[in-house]
Amino acid sequence: MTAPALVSIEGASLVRGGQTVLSGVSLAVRPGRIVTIVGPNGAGKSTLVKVALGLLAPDSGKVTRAEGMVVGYVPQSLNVEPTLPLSVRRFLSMAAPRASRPEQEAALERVGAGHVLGRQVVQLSGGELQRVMLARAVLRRPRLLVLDEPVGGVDMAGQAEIYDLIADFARTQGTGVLMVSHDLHVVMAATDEVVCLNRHVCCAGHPEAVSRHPEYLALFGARVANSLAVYTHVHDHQHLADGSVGGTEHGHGPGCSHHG
Ligand SMILES: Nc1ncnc2c1ncn2[C@@H]1O[C@H](COP(=O)(O)OP(=O)(O)OP(=O)(O)O)[C@@H](O)[C@H]1O
Repeated sequence: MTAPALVSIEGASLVRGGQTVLSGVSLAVRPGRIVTIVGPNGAGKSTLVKVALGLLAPDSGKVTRAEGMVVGYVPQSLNVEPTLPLSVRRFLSMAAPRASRPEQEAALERVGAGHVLGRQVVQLSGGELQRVMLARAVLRRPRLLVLDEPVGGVDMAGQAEIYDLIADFARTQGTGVLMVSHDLHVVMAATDEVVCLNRHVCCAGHPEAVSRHPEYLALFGARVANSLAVYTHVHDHQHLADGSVGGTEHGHGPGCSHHG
């Protein structure tokens, strides 16, 4: 039986400044599942995240969240008043007052930012701040983790590390994850479901199926999409010298549309 959704959005539409930002958008995040929203700039990704969080109400459609659910949210950016003294320790305590200092230290260690606990938030680099914001969200022990471009400003090696951490969190804690990302290469591998958004849902489903969908190809270009298909393909068959394929048995995901 499928677990009930932590958050579910059904047919949400939203108009802002005379333009349709979201049109009939639906998605659901279940415990332990990672749903990733991809789409070009201005596609409505951040808006959709805010609708999921209840920060914005859609003009029509329905949003349902599990009752009393703790949510950890990592916004796309954070505006810290430069004159306001705010240490990382205090910043973490504000979101998770019950977390002890060793817990704070452990959370920062896990995201590769163990060295910044005593620093001021305004002194952090972009990548360090992203890591601290992830630690802060995780310290709340959320049932749902919502991440708007969680690796913005993080270096390449750090990006894979952070996605691994997010996936580990979903698998071991049963946390549902809703995230926005432009990092299609990495995300495809660490995602259960992709929602390709361009104000409406162009296509959605298993990453491999989405990467082959005509609307996805039209949005992101065949070159990028093909490299993703290769990246995510479980290549456990052999190409024989005569050009034929041997040992073609391999696992198919639920949305996998090819055969053989
Ligand atoms: N309050 C508002 N008034 C007018 N337009 C708005 C408002 N909020 C959002 N928009 C418009 O809605 C569109 C979607 O914005 P949103 O920030 O959700 O996109 P996004 O997919 O997250 O973009 P990016 O990848 O650039 O972060 C944009 O064109 C934006 O200008």
